[in-house]
Amino acid sequence: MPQPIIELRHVIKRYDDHTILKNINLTLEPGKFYTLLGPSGCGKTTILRTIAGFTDVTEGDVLFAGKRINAVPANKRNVNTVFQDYALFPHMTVAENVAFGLTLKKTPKSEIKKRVAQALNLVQLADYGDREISALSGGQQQRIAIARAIVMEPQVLLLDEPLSALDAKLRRQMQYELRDLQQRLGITFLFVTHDQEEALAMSDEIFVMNQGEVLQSGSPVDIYDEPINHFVADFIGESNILPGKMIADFQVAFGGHQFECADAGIPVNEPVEIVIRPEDLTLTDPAHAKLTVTIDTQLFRGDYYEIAATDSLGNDWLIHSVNPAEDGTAVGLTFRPQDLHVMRFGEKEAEFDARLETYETEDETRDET
Ligand SMILES: Nc1ncnc2c1ncn2[C@@H]1O[C@H](COP(=O)(O)OP(=O)(O)OP(=O)(O)O)[C@@H](O)[C@H]1O
Repeated sequence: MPQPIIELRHVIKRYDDHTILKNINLTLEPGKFYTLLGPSGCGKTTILRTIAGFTDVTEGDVLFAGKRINAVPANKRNVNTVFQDYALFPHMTVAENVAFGLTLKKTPKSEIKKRVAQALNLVQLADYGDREISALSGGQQQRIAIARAIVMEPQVLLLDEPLSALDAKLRRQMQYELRDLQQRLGITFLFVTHDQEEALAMSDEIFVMNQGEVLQSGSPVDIYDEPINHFVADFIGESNILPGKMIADFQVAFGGHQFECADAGIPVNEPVEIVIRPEDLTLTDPAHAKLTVTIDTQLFRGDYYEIAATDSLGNDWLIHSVNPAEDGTAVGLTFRPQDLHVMRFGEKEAEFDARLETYETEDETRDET
């Protein structure tokens, strides 16, 4: 692993009696796109502020390229922030806004001019230097805020919900642009959002947070496919989450039946929760499936039907299907063993990772035999 550019080690932040960050450990490598994802108030902005140097930590260490920077003031850190409300200066032109930090640093005028032009070019607003900020659209203001940050050539760019003020279409476009910009600049981005789709689409690695803790970290695919607990499964995409029991390695019971699964290493008879994504369920003739549900209602979502159903034990099911089903009818549900994700109650990330590794190896061994 390359030398991390940012590390938080056992970071705790308290305001009076409230612990806002509870033992945060994060490692950011150079040149990657990271996302802090979690509900409002979980501490995402506070993490950005501790890295930027706007907030002191109560306990723990903040490191930049291996050196402790707890006492280094914000303006001496090689980190820049793009804020949610952009914080542009309305009475200055675009070029003056972008030049602001360099002017403060007393950078020579000719260099300022060159770097502002480069930064505006990178955000595709090369001809906008003389415009008033108020004459720009929301998306353009967003890009200027980014240009103003990257003109300082930071090694780390912190982005606090930068797309939240934009409409859905522009937001999607900016997701592509930001991802592309991060790859072209080759610097580390730490992006904050409470939008799981945005996090999944853009990140190399996601940290899922709740109530001042990082619950799980990993690639978007890992987190989507193997959520560590109920909160993560529910927060990342839509899920069916059902109570069940481990019968043996690779055998789990739920909904009144036993099913083959891809999980092992959990003690027999241990109560577990099973996650099945709505898109992994297939509707079939009830005669050909162990599990039968009754269709309650459905919504057409453009490229699929979202179907709500109930099983004989009263569990609710959500199914995504390209074909509609008739309300009130009984249908069978099928799925593949690898589409069942078994979660233990209260499992910690390290135990979860160790278990995944074990059964992935066992899976390979099984495949070979
Ligand atoms: N200066 C402060 N004094 C006291 N409490 C604070 C202070 N700053 C933040 N908090 C509290 O810390 C918690 C975390 O806030 P933070 O802004 O980090 O959350 P967030 O995940 O970024 O939320 P959002 O998505 O709403 O911005 C909140 O409960 C907030 O009220």
